[in-house]
Amino acid sequence: MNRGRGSNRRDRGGGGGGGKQHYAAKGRSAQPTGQWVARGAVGAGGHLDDASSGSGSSEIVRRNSETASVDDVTKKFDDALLSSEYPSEHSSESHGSLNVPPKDGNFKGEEYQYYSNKQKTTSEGTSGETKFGNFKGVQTTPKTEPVGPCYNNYSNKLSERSISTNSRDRNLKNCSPSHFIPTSPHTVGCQSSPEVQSGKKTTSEGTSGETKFGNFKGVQNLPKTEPVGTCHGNYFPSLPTNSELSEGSMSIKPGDQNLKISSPSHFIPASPQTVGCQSSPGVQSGMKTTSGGNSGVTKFDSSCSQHDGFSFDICEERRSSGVKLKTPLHKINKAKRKEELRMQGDNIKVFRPGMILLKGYISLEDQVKMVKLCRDFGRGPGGFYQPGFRDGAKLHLKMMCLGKNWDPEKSEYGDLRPADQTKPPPIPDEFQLLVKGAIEKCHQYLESDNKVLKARNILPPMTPNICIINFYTKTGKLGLHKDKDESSKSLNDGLPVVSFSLGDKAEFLFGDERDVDKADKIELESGDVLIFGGKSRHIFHGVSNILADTAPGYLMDETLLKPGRLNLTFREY
Ligand SMILES: O=C(O)CCC(=O)C(=O)O
Ligand SMILES: [Fe+2]
Repeated sequence: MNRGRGSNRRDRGGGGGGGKQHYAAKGRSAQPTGQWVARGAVGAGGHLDDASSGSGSSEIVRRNSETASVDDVTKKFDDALLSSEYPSEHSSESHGSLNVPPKDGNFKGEEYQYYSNKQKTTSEGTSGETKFGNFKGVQTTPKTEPVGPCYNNYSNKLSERSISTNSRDRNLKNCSPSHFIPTSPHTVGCQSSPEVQSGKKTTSEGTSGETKFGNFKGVQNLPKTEPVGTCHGNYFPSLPTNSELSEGSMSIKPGDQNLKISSPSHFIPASPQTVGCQSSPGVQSGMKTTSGGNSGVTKFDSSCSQHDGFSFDICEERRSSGVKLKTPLHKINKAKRKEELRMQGDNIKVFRPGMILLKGYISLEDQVKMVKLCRDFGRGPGGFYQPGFRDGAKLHLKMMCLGKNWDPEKSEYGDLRPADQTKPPPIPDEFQLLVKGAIEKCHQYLESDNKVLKARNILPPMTPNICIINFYTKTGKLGLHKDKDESSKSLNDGLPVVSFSLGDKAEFLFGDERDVDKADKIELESGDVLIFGGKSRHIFHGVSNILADTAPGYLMDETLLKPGRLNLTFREY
């Protein structure tokens, strides 16, 4: 398979990345970059309780802890750039929902026009005059090849996104002490992408459209599933428990095979067709695909959870009382008010050409459904585990994939997860619809008032056949990296990565270099959708910090999501 590059490894982690110290404010004087453009006050993403109601993402944080309020940035934006180009309001009619009706994405013409909202020129950028109105902005083109001293200094087969502390790395300039681990020198081609259902189906079951909160857009009931069979406890009691594997708590020395939980010998291989709890051989349990057929929604016997290091449960089993409490009315009302506010506010921010944030795009009800779906997936075959690199170093998160498996050891995609031979569940139609809706929302926004003529040239459309789901605890993080293990065509075409955030807020870094000091920082909160495609497809990005206890209370109440953040990134191979 033509990979288009010598190495198609996924460039995660990264120099200056995952180590906590690298995310701390460096105390340098604030740089007058001013390169962001934010639009309007941002409504809170539906936070219900006091703990989460603080900022409501009302500020944008720049590197070096320089903080600019949205209002400041917006003012700059409005005054200097876009006062006439942007509409005064952005309706929320295409607000994301699990039952977003698919539109046909009919894009006309091929003319390539773009606008720039970025005022900074980088040395490596390709400057381009904007074609619209008063724009003085210069568009930059991030490098698409691996850059950064770490990459060059250490190895051309480096893999990042690791938490291990390897003394050998300490000398690396600009590197986190721990972020580079040699990976396999060989590349194995990915198999062809599975067919992706286009996502037009809605479930026939349930009472779709009903919401608890007046203004919520339609909410689709999830396909009903039924638990089947039983599961018998922990089959591998000698393996580390999930809590022992929790991020940051585990020190694994390179080459220490005994500590590698991903050793194939620890796991019962499951055939791709196998359904059921893998922890107990011979016991098929927990799953039955929905009668709807395509969504891939499965339900598991709860006793199957957390049995073998490959099905980490992102939710609590139940409250200690064993009784699920109903969300109190005042919380529901607060959620409703916040939702209304959010829907009224401007909720789209363009950071760069092709990099767009849809604030609070996913309704709370849909967030609840997504978490529940992810939980169910996560406890079955191909479920959540703590990924690691070849030498045993672990990432600071739990991960699972949908559609195709991403293998951090080889930095490549495949149809099965090598460690346990499980096949990732398919991407549910509901997720496909949300992704499609989000991209279309961006296109509508970009084309509204003729800001751009052909939005698809700024942000190419994409039909995901891969989703990587990360679960970060409050100590979770992800070093600066590029997503570059998708096909060379996908990468060259700039097919976007569409990233959904659920649960606690995260500090998200991005920039043109693998250097946290030069990276910009934004907060992503529950319900936000961040898209980076086109010229922004190859940005370095990472998660520096999870902001504990900032998830919407309603979401936590309804799902019993463990403290932390769930992130889903959709891509087309
Ligand atoms: O968690 C996030 O926001 C980013 C995740 C990411 O970059 C990835 O999975 O490649
Ligand atoms: Fe990424």
